[in-house]
Formats: sequence, structure tokens, C-alpha cells
Amino acid sequence: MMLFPELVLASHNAGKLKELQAMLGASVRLRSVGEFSQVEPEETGLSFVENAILKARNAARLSGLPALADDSGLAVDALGGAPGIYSARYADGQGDAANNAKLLAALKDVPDAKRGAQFVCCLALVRHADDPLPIICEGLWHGRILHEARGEQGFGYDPLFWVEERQCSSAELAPADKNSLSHRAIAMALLKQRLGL
Ligand SMILES: O=P(O)(O)OP(=O)(O)OP(=O)(O)OC[C@H]1O[C@@H](n2cnc3c(O)ncnc32)[C@H](O)[C@@H]1O
Ligand SMILES: [Mg+2]
Repeated sequence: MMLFPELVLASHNAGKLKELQAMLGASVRLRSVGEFSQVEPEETGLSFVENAILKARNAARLSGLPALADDSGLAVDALGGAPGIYSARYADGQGDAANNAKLLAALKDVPDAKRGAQFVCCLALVRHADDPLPIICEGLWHGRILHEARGEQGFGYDPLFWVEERQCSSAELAPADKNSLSHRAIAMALLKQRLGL
């Protein structure tokens, strides 16, 4: 078993911190990288895994602690997988509401049958900044993009993501439900297995 009583989460996204801490439980305390620096690293990778590793190494370097990063996003079939790794920057850094508005506009004429999408989550854990063997775990969550926003829970693209197995949007799910079904939940279950938690 690999025990990390304290991990720094290489993220400035409060929604991720809340979800990941809930999934990890009390045995691991997640500290935000925001305690160490407000500067966000440039996500220059071409894949989720490259960006996750880059963020984890940066946080480990800043904090001197083992670090966990989450690089995630939404891949929409009708857009050839976009916004993908650019999900946070889809509307040029104007935030979640602008991202969602841009996505709805891009899919304006796309019928339900072609609105398939998946949330992707890649977790990377490094024991130290130069760790040659990061632990990588991934999760996918299949759904469909709605025609308008529904629900107030969650963050990001949740109000536009239809969850077939629950017949509601991801922002209408109770937090505990999202945390048992989501891309992040799948990746975290694998990570917990790897750590023997
Ligand atoms: O890089 P950090 O600091 O962790 O925070 P971020 O918000 O920039 O995170 P990413 O670079 O991984 O970009 C993820 C994008 O995908 C969205 N996203 C990821 N997981 C999501 C989820 O569970 N529900 C809704 N949107 C999600 C999120 O809102 C961002 O726009
Ligand atoms: Mg980011």
C-alpha cells in the first residue's frame, strides 16, 4: 500500500477539489496548490495525460509534497472530439457560462442522435517533481449534449451533459451520485486501487 496522508492537488478548480476530496475520503488530505502559488502553469501538452503530468510536476515542485493533478474535459462527437484538452479555454478564457454558450451555438443544428459526447478525466500522481514513474489513471463518461442548460449542481459543462442512466443532466445529480458515476469517479476508483486504498 502506498500511503499519502497529504497530497497537493495541482488544480485551481474548486469543483475538482471538492469532488476529489469526497472520493478520497478522510485518509488522504488534499491541499490546494493555491496555498503555494496563484500562478497557473501553461497547459502546453497535446493530450490530457501530458497536461496532467505537467501540472502534477509543477505542484510538486512548488510545494515539496507529492502531487495529484486532474486534466479533464469534454469531447463532443459532432465536433471531432473538441473542445477536448481545450475545454477550459474554449471561449478564450471567459469562463464556464461562455464555454457553455459557445458549445450550444456550435451544436445549434445538430439533432439529438448526433449529440453524443464524453467527459474525460486523466489523473496523474507524482511522488516528487522529477518522479520518473507517475501513476496515471483515466476515466470516460458517456452522455449527450442538451439543447439548453439544466440544473445548478457541479461545475463547468455539467448543465449541458445529459446522463442517460439517470435521465437528468449532470448538474441535476446529487453530488454523491455524480461522484459515483463520473469520468472523475472512474479514474479515482482506479487510482485508489493502485494505491491500495
Ligand atoms: O487545470 P486546473 O487548474 O485543474 O482547472 P481547469 O478548470 O483549468 O481544468 P482543466 O484544465 O482540466 O479543464 C477542464 C475543463 O473541462 C471541464 N470539466 C472537467 N470536468 C468536468 C465535470 O466533472 N463537469 C463539468 N465540466 C467539467 C471544466 O469545467 C474545464 O472547462
Ligand atoms: Mg486548466
